[in-house]
Amino acid sequence: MQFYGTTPRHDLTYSDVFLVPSRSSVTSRLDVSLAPDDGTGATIPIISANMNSVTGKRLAATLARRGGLGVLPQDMHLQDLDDAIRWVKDQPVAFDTPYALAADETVADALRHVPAVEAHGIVIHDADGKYLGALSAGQLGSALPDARLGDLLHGALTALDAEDIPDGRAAFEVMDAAGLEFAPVLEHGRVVGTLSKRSALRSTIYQPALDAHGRLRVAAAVGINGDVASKAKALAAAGVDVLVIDTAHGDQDGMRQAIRTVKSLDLGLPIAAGNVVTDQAVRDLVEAGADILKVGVGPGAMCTTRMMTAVGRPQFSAVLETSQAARELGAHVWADGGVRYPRDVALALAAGGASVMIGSWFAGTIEAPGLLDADDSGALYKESWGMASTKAVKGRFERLDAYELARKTLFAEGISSSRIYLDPLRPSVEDLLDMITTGLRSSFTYAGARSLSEFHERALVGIQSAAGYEEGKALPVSW
Ligand SMILES: NC(=O)C1=CN([C@@H]2O[C@H](COP(=O)(O)OP(=O)(O)OC[C@H]3O[C@@H](n4cnc5c(N)ncnc54)[C@H](OP(=O)(O)O)[C@@H]3O)[C@@H](O)[C@H]2O)C=CC1
Ligand SMILES: Nc1nc2c(ncn2[C@@H]2O[C@H](COP(=O)(O)O)[C@@H](O)[C@H]2O)c(=O)[nH]1
Ligand SMILES: [K+]
Repeated sequence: MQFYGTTPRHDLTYSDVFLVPSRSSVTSRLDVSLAPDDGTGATIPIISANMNSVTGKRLAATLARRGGLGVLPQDMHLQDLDDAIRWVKDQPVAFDTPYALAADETVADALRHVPAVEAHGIVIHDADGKYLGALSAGQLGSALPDARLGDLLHGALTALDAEDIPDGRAAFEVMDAAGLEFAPVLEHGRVVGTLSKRSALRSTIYQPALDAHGRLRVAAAVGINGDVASKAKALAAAGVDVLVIDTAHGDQDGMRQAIRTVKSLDLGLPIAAGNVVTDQAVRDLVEAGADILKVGVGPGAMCTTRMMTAVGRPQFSAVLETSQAARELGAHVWADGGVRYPRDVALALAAGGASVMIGSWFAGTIEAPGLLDADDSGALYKESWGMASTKAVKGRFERLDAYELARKTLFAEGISSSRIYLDPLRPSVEDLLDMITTGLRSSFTYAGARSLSEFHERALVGIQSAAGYEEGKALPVSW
């Protein structure tokens, strides 16, 4: 990356900078590879944050199916983490994971999982788990909220046979011809997934992130306290693909020790560690054994660290400096936090990031953990909270005695409760991925880059005024 015009004397964040178009020989946005080179096996540079309100098993599986990577949070109990990793490994690669509900559940129950929008739906089973039928989310939207799902089965959808849809294009064409937006996929009468026309199309564009056994990849986080070695070994035994060692202040002795401990286990898994924002911290953590540095202190949407402590660093400069240091050492950077628009992802990659970690933006999606709620106007949202908030600290240390717990909660550096609204046009994390990756493909071609390494090399970054940033926004109404 090079600065256009002058090299700045102060730190910059994403809104301070823009990408300058360069001469390009890339003739199509589909000729671009977005694959990161950080050894994680991801095929798009998008990672979901290890936050309880962001990455659960369903979001992790959905992301991996499209080539990204979900990091399950360290606050989950070990048994739940083990279950979640094994569950992700069990999910279909070519089809979507069904929302399965029992026949005696109601329409209102189903609508807490899946909103009444096109391209989504549920499958219904009896008490023994036998498949009874499927309904589109649109059908749910027009039924009475207290109707039992089993009573709506007379209008159940046509199912697809897995044998009839050898690939995404065939599936799209079969569904298009049958006028289906959503359908269950059966194999010998058993549900093996669901499909929408949109997901059939996606499967022809994205490459899933798969392990050596052809199963979806997933990462998980550990903190720096407690028995780090046992936890890391247990996660590896469950089949985790990447280990993330995470604490607020990654540039501390406790972190270096935790990395050495995990490294010495020789689990054969990439180790990501953070969070840090300086080249010195990168050197120290790589020396301890980290392969990937998680970079960002204070940019997160749920994060109050900068206002509480004044500590942090504007994120664009943090990613730029740490990526340069990491590259010299053969390590990589994940740019973590502060991403609100596709442009921020492009700029994080231009600064040298191998991948970009997104938290709160993904919290407002169908696939994020937790059920959907509606506000007084009917707008749908999910609750989100920071991992250093009083709420998260209370959950993390629930087993401590009351005095120790009270001491820990004194140090909150995050928001305990916020509503993240679903974008009515993009309610699924996959809709957000489409938006981000199409933006990225276009950014790459504006820079004349066919790959992430070419983008790192060729990106030309200018510095803009607040008015320059404002000018870039679209105008929703006339002036
Ligand atoms: N990226 C960011 O800007 C930030 C992210 N977070 C996220 O919140 C989650 C919780 O992290 P964390 O609070 O580190 O909890 P952890 O449970 O991981 O423990 C932190 C450990 O580090 C010690 N420590 C020393 N200095 C600090 C410091 N300045 N801040 C926090 N701990 C310190 C703590 O000791 P003691 O309690 O005795 O001080 C404790 O032993 C993580 O997911 C983290 O990524 C949190 C803040 C900032
Ligand atoms: N200081 C805090 N940082 C937090 C907290 N919870 C999460 N985080 C960090 O934010 C990113 C995600 O950023 P986002 O802008 O995409 O939401 C996450 O990965 C953490 O590094 C918190 O309570 N305090
Ligand atoms: K912030």
